[in-house]
Amino acid sequence: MRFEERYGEAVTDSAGKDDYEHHGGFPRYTPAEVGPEYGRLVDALRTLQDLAVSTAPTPEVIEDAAERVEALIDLLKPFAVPEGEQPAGRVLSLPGRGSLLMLPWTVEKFDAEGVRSRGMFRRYHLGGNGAAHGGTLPLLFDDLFGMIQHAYGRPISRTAYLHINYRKITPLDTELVVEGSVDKVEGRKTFISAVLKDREGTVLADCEALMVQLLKGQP
Ligand SMILES: CCCCCCCC/C=C\CCCCCCCC(=O)SCCNC(=O)CCNC(=O)[C@H](O)C(C)(C)COP(=O)(O)OP(=O)(O)OC[C@H]1O[C@@H](n2cnc3c(N)ncnc32)[C@H](O)[C@@H]1OP(=O)(O)O
Repeated sequence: MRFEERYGEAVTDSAGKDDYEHHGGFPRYTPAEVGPEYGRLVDALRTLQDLAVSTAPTPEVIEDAAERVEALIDLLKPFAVPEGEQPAGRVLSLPGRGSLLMLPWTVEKFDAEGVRSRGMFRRYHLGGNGAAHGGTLPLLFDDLFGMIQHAYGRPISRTAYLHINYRKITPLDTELVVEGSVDKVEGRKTFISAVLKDREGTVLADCEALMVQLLKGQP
């Protein structure tokens, strides 16, 4: 089943019928319906992020850019909404579900057997000497693990620990694939692992984590 069908169905169907209290104090997340202009905006903002960390403009251009960004802030500010109501993070068809925080990766497999996602680290994610920043890999894995436990049918859980082995340098601007699955479930505990590889199948990093099901009312 396609990610959007499975994911959307899982989230919306259970959201209506479930006693959501046993998902802790989490808001109810539903997929967002947006037009193509939303993907266009997120894509442009990602490119802006890349440029913000990779350009050295003249003072005049910096001033001009600051004014334009401030104008954009003024434009968007009146539309602030509470958590769960913004499209960001809830547009299943967009890279990173349309959230600028998430890596711009696209899910291509999403079921109880596991989740696989494909994408690139970009200039925005640079650590040093052409490699992805080490802190961006836990973000990739942690978000993947949230999806894995959800696809497996586990209730809302939080990461108790996440262990990464950095095996090789993770390059920028290179298509990579990450895939993981649930290893075992013990009561509230879900143990999950995943591997990040390049197109040749070389392992760049592997990761295992414990996610603990939230108790009633737990944040
Ligand atoms: C349509 C739109 C789509 C929407 C999007 C959907 C996405 C996918 C689906 C869903 C979305 C939501 C998904 C969220 C995912 C977020 C993931 C994160 O990054 S969360 C942030 C980082 N993590 C924290 O901030 C946790 C902070 N820590 C805690 O809150 C607690 O420590 C917690 C809940 C993890 C455990 O605390 P306790 O008091 O409830 O439970 P205790 O008794 O300590 O532990 C339970 C068992 O786990 C073991 N345990 C706990 N921590 C451990 C550790 N660090 N190492 C080993 N064992 C540990 C314990 O030993 C115990 O095991 P024994 O039952 O005795 O066998």
